[in-house]
Order: sequence, then C-alpha cells, then structure tokens
Amino acid sequence: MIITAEGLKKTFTTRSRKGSQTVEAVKGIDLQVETGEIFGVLGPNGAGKTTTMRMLSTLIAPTSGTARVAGHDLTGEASQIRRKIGYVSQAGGVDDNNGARANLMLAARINGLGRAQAAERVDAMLSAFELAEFADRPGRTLSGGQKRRVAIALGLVHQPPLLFLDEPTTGLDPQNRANLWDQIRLLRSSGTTVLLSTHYLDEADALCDRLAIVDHGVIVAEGTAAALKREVASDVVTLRIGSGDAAGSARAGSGDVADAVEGVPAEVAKLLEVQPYTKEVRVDGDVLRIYLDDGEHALPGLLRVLEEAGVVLRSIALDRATLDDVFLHKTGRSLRDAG
Ligand SMILES: Nc1ncnc2c1ncn2[C@@H]1O[C@H](COP(=O)(O)OP(=O)(O)OP(=O)(O)O)[C@@H](O)[C@H]1O
Repeated sequence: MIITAEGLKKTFTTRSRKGSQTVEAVKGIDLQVETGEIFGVLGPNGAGKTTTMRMLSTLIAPTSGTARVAGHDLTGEASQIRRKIGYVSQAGGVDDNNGARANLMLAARINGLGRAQAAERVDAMLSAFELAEFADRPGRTLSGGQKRRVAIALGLVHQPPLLFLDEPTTGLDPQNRANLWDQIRLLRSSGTTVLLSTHYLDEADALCDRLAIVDHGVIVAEGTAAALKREVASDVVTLRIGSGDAAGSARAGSGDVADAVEGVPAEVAKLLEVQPYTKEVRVDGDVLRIYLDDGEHALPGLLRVLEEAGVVLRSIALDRATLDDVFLHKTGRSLRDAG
C-alpha cells in the first residue's frame, strides 16, 4: 500500500465579524491505495475531496487521524513524503509569464535536481506531454488543455512514485479529456500511482482501477466501479408514467387493479417491488427506476404487470446501472444534482 489512512478528519474554523463558524470538511476517512493503481475520489462539490488530497499530500494538517504515505508517517515525516509525491491542484500552478520549459526547470531545481539532471528531465517531460512545440511560449498564451498538461508535467518532473491530481480534467473539452486520460494511463504503466479526485462519473468509471465515493466528508462506498455497480444491480429500467385523467383515458387495460394503481407512482412502485426480479425501486416524481439483474429477460414480464394494472407509460428505457445509481443508492440523491 502506498497510502493507508485511518480516521482522517479536518475541521475548519473561520472567524468573521459575525462570529466563528466551524466546517467539518472531512469527518473520518479510512483509505488504502495500492502501489501502481489509479485511485479515484469521486464526489459532488464540497464533499471533501480537495481537503482529503491536501491532507494526504501534507499541504494541511489533519485535525485528527493517522496516515502513512509513500512509506512515511503523515504527521512526523512530512518532508520525506513531499520528496516522494507530486501534487497538481485545480488551479494548476503554471506561471503565466513563463513558458513550459522555464516552469519545469524551476520545479525541477526546487525539487533538488542538479542543473544537468534537471535539463534532462525537462526535455523528457516536454516530449512525454507533447509540449515541445510551444515550450517557450508564456503560459498565458496556452490553451486550457495545453496548460493542464504543463501543470501535470510540473507535478512529475522529479519522478515521484505517487501523484495527486485534483480534478485534472475539469473544464477541458472531450478531446483534451480523452488525451489526458491516456496520459494518466501511461503514468500507471510506467509504475506511478495516481490518486485523483473528480466529480465526473464517466471519468471515475473509465479511468480508475478503484474508487471511493465521498459525500459530506465521509466515504459512502469503495471498490472497483464494476463491483460497486454490481452491488446495486446490473440493470435499471426507467419508467415515466402517466397520471390522472391522461392515464385513465390512454391506458391499455382497465379493471379493479388498474383503478387502484393507475398513474400513482407510489402505488406502481409497490406493485413492482414485489416482483421476483426487482432488487429496488426508486420514485422521483413521475419517474420510477427499477433496479434488477438481467433486465432484458425481466422486461417482458415487467411490461405485462404494468399493462395488467392499466399503467400508462410515457417512456421506458433499459440501461446498465451507473456510478450515479451507486451514489443514489447510498445517499438518496443523484450525483448530478448534488453539490
Ligand atoms: N480553508 C477552508 N476554510 C473553511 N472551509 C473550507 C476550507 N477549505 C474547504 N472548506 C469547506 O470544506 C468543505 C469541503 O471542501 P473541499 O474543497 O474539500 O470539497 P471538494 O469535494 O473538493 O469540492 P470541489 O469539487 O468543489 O472542489 C466545503 O464545505 C468547503 O467550503
């Protein structure tokens, strides 16, 4: 394990004229990151991702809890840890008045590399991150994607075995995001461990070997994306149902059962909850999400139940469960709406 953390907590106290305010940003996090993996911390805005990363990278001291990072104790051996990690913040830390080469040279020298070794590493970084073409152009003239690549190169110039990336692809267009994902995967294949935070579901799913989902300062789920999703269900059927008169006039079937459940989401949910294939049903307004395994086989039976009950469908979709379904299952909210 390159990171083990137990009970990490951080409480901020801010003082203003109105008095002091306390924010429990991280409320007790246990974490194990294996050497050589890409580990994701996924959560909505304000969940405590940055605070967790800043504690583990020694930028701020935890209020309580313990951790070992890259073989050293977080509280007693911070300077040894700093030599073994790279940290790329959301802001990036690229000096806008200097080019990539000068930025990298400064970072290499600050990290203790001699002049010749620094020059060698700078060249390697310029080439690895495809920065050579504009290596001497001031940072302010670079595109968002180019600048993000310089920022990540800055975190890697001293060849740390562990790299922290705080929301590395926020604000990038899809092509730049995909390029950066490739570069992060290359880092893994060269043996670097990456701990990254993100609020993008697809990023956590596609890029991370394992992840921790955080909400309100605690980990609500942890594991591989596949295992986390499997825990909820493999498939989800999303129904939008009609209601009231619209349901009554348009429904296919009718009868006593239909009169009882027509268009009332909670009643329809009760009906579906007792079906043998159903794992869980969630109601959000007139939308029902039915979690089940093997949706393709269950779907005809599910439609039959709805028809017999006279339920009018406005739409129906069968999808694979996503990490958002995991978040919903654990917190009762969608990650898309949270934060
Ligand atoms: N220095 C600070 N002083 C006071 N409160 C803070 C400080 N840093 C963070 N917080 C608060 O702690 C909570 C967690 O913030 P944090 O930045 O760790 O969240 P995050 O998950 O990284 O969010 P984002 O995705 O928006 O960056 C928030 O409520 C934030 O306002």
